[in-house]
Amino acid sequence: MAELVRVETGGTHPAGVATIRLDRPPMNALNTELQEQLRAAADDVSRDRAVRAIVLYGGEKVFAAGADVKEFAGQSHEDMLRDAGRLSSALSALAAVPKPVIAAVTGYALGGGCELALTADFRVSADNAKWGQPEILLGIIPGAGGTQRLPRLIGPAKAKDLIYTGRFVDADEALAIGLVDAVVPAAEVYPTALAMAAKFATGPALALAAAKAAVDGGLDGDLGNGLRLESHLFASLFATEDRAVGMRSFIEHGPGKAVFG
Ligand SMILES: CCCCCCCCCCCCC[C@H](O)CC(=O)SCCNC(=O)CCNC(=O)[C@H](O)C(C)(C)COP(=O)(O)OP(=O)(O)OC[C@H]1O[C@@H](n2cnc3c(N)ncnc32)[C@H](O)[C@@H]1OP(=O)(O)O
Repeated sequence: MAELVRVETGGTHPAGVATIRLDRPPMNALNTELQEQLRAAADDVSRDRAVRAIVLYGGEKVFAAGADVKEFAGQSHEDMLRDAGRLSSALSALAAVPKPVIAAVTGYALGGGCELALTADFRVSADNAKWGQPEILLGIIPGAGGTQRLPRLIGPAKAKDLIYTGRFVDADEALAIGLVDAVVPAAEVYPTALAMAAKFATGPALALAAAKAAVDGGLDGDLGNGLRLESHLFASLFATEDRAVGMRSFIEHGPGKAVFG
């Protein structure tokens, strides 16, 4: 079986940082095998306590040009009735990784590729990258969370613009509409994402996991439910060693000096 997805740690990686690297030239088209390997990689980095932050990366040329249209073209309505939920739940597994995830995007993030990047907490884009949800040009709609995560990130009007038209947006527009968080020269995308991940990797792991759960979990409910979720998670952290370390450090050394295990 070809290795289409690799989890990379150690070597030149900053401590506590893992890279989930897609490797299916020429466009990292997301076929079924890659999707399953990506799900396995998400499980691996979730379980590995040595991994504190993750970079999602497709390589120097492209992030992902979407689902494998050549594989898709051969699938029937019945196939998709069976598989559509699998695709969406697979990406939700990635979105639920209880650690900071940064998508490092070069070349293209289109269709399922954009949806994959939307599962991350942050997106670093190459200045020459193109983003979009061109499914409408194929007579379909985004089917791996794009109609749900995109409006939550950039608002319904801009999300409808991208989904209704299928147009590509360049990095500058993606930054302006809030789709991406940083735009850098292509050669700096991966180092920038690694540096962001390295900072998170030194933070309090349980508090970072709680922060992600509170923000993401609160998005789906009303304010009351979100506040109750926040209160529960806030209180739970008072039982952690990180909380003791953080507050003791503040008292003894002042703000921002804590070193978390
Ligand atoms: C935790 C577990 C996670 C599990 C992962 C699950 C992920 C979800 C995956 C399924 C998602 C389904 C729902 C999704 O919303 C549906 C889609 O994504 S539909 C596809 C959307 N994408 C597109 O429409 C883009 C299509 N491609 C292009 O527009 C262009 O190729 C390009 C990207 C703009 C590049 O153009 P060029 O530079 O001119 O290059 P070429 O066009 O010549 O392409 C080179 C080569 O690559 C092949 N290719 C490109 N894109 C795809 C693709 N999406 N699928 C298959 N193959 C693709 C192209 O055919 C060429 O091949 P060659 O001719 O050289 O053999």
